[in-house]
Amino acid sequence: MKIKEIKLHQLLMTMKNPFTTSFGTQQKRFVTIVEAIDEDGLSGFGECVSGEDPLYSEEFMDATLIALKKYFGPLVINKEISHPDEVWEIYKPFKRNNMAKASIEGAVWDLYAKKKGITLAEAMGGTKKEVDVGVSLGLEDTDELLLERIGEKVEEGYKRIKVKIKPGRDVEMVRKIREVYPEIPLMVDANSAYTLDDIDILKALDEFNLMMIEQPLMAGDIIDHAKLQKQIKTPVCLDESIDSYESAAAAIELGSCEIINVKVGRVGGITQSIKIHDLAEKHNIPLWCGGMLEAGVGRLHNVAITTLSNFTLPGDTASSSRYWFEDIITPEVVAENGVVKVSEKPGIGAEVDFGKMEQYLVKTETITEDDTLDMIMHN
Ligand SMILES: O=C(O)CCC(=O)C1=CC=C[C@@H](O)[C@@H]1C(=O)O
Ligand SMILES: [Mg+2]
Repeated sequence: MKIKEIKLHQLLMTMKNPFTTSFGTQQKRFVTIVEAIDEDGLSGFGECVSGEDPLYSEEFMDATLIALKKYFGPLVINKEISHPDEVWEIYKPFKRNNMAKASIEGAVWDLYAKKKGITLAEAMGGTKKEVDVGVSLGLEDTDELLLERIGEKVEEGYKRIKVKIKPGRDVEMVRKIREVYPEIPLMVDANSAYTLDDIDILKALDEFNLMMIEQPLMAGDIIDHAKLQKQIKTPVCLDESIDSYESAAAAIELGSCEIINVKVGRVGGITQSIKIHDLAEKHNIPLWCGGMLEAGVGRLHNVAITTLSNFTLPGDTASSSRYWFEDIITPEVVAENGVVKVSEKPGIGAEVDFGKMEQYLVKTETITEDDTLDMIMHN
């Protein structure tokens, strides 16, 4: 296949509720939907998951858009691509910018699956027909409010509850949750808010039978996480520290975690996610698919990757309606009793609904063959 044109549909969406982590609160989400159009006029879709500001990782949407227009779009236009794995090879000399790379690569995977008449899940080698999902809850102003939110989600049947923690909102907050819900599958995510100086707090969390503690220490770190894992019973799950196949391999070798949260955008795309999947499976490290507050396109990509065999823990792929008054796909993603059925339609398995998207659209920019690679260095 040959990509002739790439459209960057830039949306400004507002979530139903604000989402608070240890690094901040957000309700608005800048979402870029990447549409890759081939020589037959067929479209594949990807979603860019960069944050608005470089707080979760170094990537942010303004910079990502420049990277897409200047490098990653022109690099694939008019190239003969026989399999989406080739996109990673094309991008290889260009360092990081993983979420930018993954958004175009994801669109190429969708296009590839649609051209073959298979589902995106099948194109990746996934076999599950349905996937288990959990829900990620932000910090609330009071523990009572958080308990209310948890109650709603338990009632809706989500298979695990993840709550955000930060210094001052940790041990006692989790104790209160456990008093009310002693048995629910519960985990915490610190988004890098602690250091090894906080070892007593992290050890104290062992008492609550948590499924895991996600990214307690600095983003990128694997050394201190390895030291931590030796001192606590709760499995450490790495999120921000796993930004490549190589970092996953190093973390597994050092014993820095017992679980990995795979976010396709964070690791540079589907090809890299599958490589990490296969490695983790070999080492008995279970995976789950983390969310980035995606709109429908990214959500469906997440459902597809979760069909791979070693995604054995419930992911963040909650219902569209958990985030949005109206999602941009038809039909929306619906979790019933914590289970999402994988669509049998080709590609991502739902229509990108341009009518619905219109209400959020800020602008669409098109990359064509007239946009050549804009580089100072050449080789
Ligand atoms: O529901 C989701 O999409 C997951 C939400 C979530 O936990 C996160 C979204 C975006 C950045 C982070 O705060 C984060 C995470 O750390 O997993
Ligand atoms: Mg996380």
